[in-house]
Amino acid sequence: MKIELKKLRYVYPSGEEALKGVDLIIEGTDPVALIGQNGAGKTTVVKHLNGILRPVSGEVQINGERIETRSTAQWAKQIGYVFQNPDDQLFLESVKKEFEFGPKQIGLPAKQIKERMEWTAELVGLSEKLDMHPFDLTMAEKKFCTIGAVIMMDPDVFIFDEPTCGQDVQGNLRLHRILQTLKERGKLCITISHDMKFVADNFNRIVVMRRGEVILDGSAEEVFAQVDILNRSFVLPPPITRVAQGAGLQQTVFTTEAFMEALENERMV
Ligand SMILES: Nc1ncnc2c1ncn2[C@@H]1O[C@H](COP(=O)(O)OP(=O)(O)OP(=O)(O)O)[C@@H](O)[C@H]1O
Repeated sequence: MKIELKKLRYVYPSGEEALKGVDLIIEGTDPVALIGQNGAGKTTVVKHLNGILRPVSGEVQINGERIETRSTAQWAKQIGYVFQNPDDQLFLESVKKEFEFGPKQIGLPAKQIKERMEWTAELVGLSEKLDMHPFDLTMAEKKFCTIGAVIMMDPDVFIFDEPTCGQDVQGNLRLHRILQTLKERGKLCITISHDMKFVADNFNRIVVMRRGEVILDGSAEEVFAQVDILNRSFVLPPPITRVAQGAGLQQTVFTTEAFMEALENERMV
C-alpha cells in the first residue's frame, strides 16, 4: 500500500485555506499518527484519502491511482474511515445492522458476513450488544461500533479520527489490541490523536501538522525530542517524556522503566 500526497492544497468554500501544499508519502503497514494543534488541518488531510474532499490543487494517489478516478463509495472497499463523532456515522437501529450494512452493499455472502461479524464483535467488545440500538450505547461503545462497522468492510487502510476521545484506560487497551490485530493482518492504520501517551505507545511514525503544513515527520523519539518546534505547535510530549526532559535527560523516553534506565545511564557518564 502506498499513499502519496503531492503539494496538496485545500480551501474550504468559506475561503479558509486549510492545506497549504502538503507532501507526504505513507507506505507499508507501520501505523502512522497525525498530530498537531486544533485546526492544523489533520481532518482535512484524512478526508482526502478516500475522496470525501477533492484537492483544490496538488494530487492524492493511492497505489499510483489518482483519488478522482473513483467515488468515495468505491474507495470505501479499500480505505475505511472512522469518523471523529460516532453520531455522524451511525444511522441504523442496531449494532448488528450497522455491522452488516457495508458488507451487504458490496454483496458479501451472508455466511461470510456472519463469520466476519462474530470476529469483529469480539474484537471491538460488542458481542453481547449486537441487538442494542447504537444510540443506547455509551460514548466509548458507540466509537467501537463505528470501528467495527469499518472493520466489517475489511479495507486495506483504516483511518481513525480521534479514536481515544471518550475512552477510559480499558478502552485505550482495547484500541491498542485492535491496532495490533489490524497490523498483524497487514492493514495500514492512520490515526489522528491529541492523546500523546496513546500516540507514543502505539505509533512508530508521527507526522506533526501546523497551520496546513507538515512540520515534523519521524519516529516518536525524533519527533518528541523537538521540544521547541512542538511548543510552537502547542503539542506537549507524553507526561513521562516531559518529566525526563525537565530532569535534563538527553534520551527521549516513553515509559517509567526507560526513564529509570536513562537516569541510571546518564548518572554513570
Ligand atoms: N467545513 C469547514 N468549513 C470551513 N472551514 C473549515 C471546515 N472544516 C475545517 N475548517 C477549517 O480548516 C482548518 C483545518 O481544520 P481541520 O478540521 O482539518 O483541523 P484539525 O487539525 O483536524 O483540527 P481538530 O484537531 O480541531 O479536529 C481550520 O482552520 C478549520 O477551522
